[in-house]
Amino acid sequence: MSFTKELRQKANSIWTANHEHAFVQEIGSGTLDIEAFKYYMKQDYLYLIEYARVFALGVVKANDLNTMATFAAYLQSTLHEEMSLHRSYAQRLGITNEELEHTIAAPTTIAYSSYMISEAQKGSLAHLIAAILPCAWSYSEIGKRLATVPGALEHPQYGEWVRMYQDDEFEAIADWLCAKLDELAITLGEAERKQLEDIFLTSSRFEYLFWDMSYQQSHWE
Ligand SMILES: Cc1ncc(C[n+]2csc(CCO)c2C)c(N)n1
Repeated sequence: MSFTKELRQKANSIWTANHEHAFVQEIGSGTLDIEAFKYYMKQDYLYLIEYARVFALGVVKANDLNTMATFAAYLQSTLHEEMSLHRSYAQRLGITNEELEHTIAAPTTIAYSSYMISEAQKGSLAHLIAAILPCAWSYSEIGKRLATVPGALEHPQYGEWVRMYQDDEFEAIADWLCAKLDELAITLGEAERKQLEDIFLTSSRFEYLFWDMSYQQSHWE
């Protein structure tokens, strides 16, 4: 079994909890409270700004030109495609660009994005990928599953979100990150593989906390 398939298996109970989380389920059924969705969009926008920085660090840590170019392309697509969905949603939901960029980050948003950046800075390219892989991979899985829920793709409020994450383009990003991590893991010993597993599990848990924070619309006070 490939290293990333092993990681997926070890994280299975966390990923199942993510699939079953009320926020995800209610995007699928179209019943999610719009205020929770607005909160999520604003926090996610802040998260994506930091995620984009990790792709930039991927350019710095890459060992060959192809890898550099791929991270650069993903940096570009995060800033201009994924984040433009957030901007267009926000506009429709009555959130201004100003408000999007000046939202106060909630504790989980800060913790998760700081964690990714810290692992990416401290570690090798493999550590960096282990930290961001659950984000790309779990959203692709969630998008594909929600796309099979009757009516989810056409829902006037949440359909655009489901259509975006079920797109093969996101699956391709997750697949590329998996292939890269599998390639890097071949030369690593047990201790380093265990570090990568811990990072992958931690980011998977942060994904859960992000859904939960959004469902509860958590604030500092
Ligand atoms: C909390 C949180 N986790 C994951 C994603 C999804 N995501 C983030 S970057 C990326 C790949 C390149 O755009 C994907 C799929 C999100 N939006 N918010």
